Amino acid sequence: KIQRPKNFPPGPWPIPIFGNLLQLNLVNLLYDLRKLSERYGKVYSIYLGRKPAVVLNGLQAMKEALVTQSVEFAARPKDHMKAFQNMRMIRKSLADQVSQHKESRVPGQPRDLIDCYLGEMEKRGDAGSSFGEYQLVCYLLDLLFAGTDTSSNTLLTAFLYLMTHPDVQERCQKEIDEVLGEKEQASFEDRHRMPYTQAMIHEVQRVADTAPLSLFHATTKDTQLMGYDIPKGTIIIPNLSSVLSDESQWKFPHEFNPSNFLNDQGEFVKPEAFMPFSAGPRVCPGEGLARMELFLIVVTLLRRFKFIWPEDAGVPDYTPVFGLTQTPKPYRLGVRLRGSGDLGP
Ligand code: HEM
Repeated sequence: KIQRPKNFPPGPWPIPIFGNLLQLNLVNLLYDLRKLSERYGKVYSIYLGRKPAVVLNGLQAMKEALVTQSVEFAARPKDHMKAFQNMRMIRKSLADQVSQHKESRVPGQPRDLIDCYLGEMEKRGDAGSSFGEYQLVCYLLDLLFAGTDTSSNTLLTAFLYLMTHPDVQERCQKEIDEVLGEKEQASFEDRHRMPYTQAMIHEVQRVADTAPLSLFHATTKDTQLMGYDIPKGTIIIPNLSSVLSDESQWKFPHEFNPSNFLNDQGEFVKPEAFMPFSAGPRVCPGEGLARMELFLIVVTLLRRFKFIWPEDAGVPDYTPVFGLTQTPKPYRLGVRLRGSGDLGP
């Protein structure tokens, strides 16, 4: 029988061996987690098999744990480590890629990131350089796992909403045309003069809810949260999804509306509850890169193309497919070059 620690956050009663796993629908986990929060409060517990986990919901609990008590809540669960061990196999295949690139590359004519890095490595030589093959494989691993799915799923969400909200799309295009004028390419700095487009991209990230349960954390020592005792090593599940749609924090929590990020003067503002990258010292280290990618890709494409929901595509389904990262259901995308018949230049 599973013994709940004293003064541990409340939660559904666990059964031997399985804990609460059989009571949770893993296909629609966010719904079940929301229902449990309505019943047990913003901080509650579930058992993943025999392992106790504490689920954090809403802005207040999230801030208190991940920011105010960041040191106590900064570890990663041990099984998270197991996943890293499995990476060895993938690491080997990436190392093979690097070897193949070394054999086939033509200096001065890089085909991709690996070629560029190898070129730079050669240029710098060995003495005191932080460039190295092992380092390159580490970068590739990080980019592959953490940076690809997250950014591409967010972009898929962006175009789904832009196609089905032509008014929002046109307003962004108007702003982009005005700000960029004859300039050849957009730069990340241009965002400061594009409050509406900035608001749209942030709103996309809010509704995309790309990493709904963040990465699990674990407590580094016995600690307390909102009146409960939480022992060292407890798994912490930050339900970021609950913050991104927290009804007490957003003007329009359940609709796609860039006004969530605009004040009365039409200026861009970022509410505290915007935390798709999590918060505190363990916040996503790729946030800067991801924000740059999202801005440059969306602005560059919107400047040149109009995105159209195909007439025969029926009613759009915005419900994402749940997973470690969420993604929209597959959809068809109509694209037309912007020009004489359409808006803008
Ligand atoms: C829209 C895009 C992205 C979203 C929504 C996102 C979200 C997240 C979240 C929620 C976490 C967990 C933070 C925590 O534990 O509290 C995380 C971790 C991480 N992200 Fe991202 N991320 C994105 C893009 C990227 C990119 C582009 C990279 C790198 C190229 C990246 C690299 C990482 C890494 C390496 C970690 C783990 C860090 C650690 O273990 O402490 N992410 N990300």
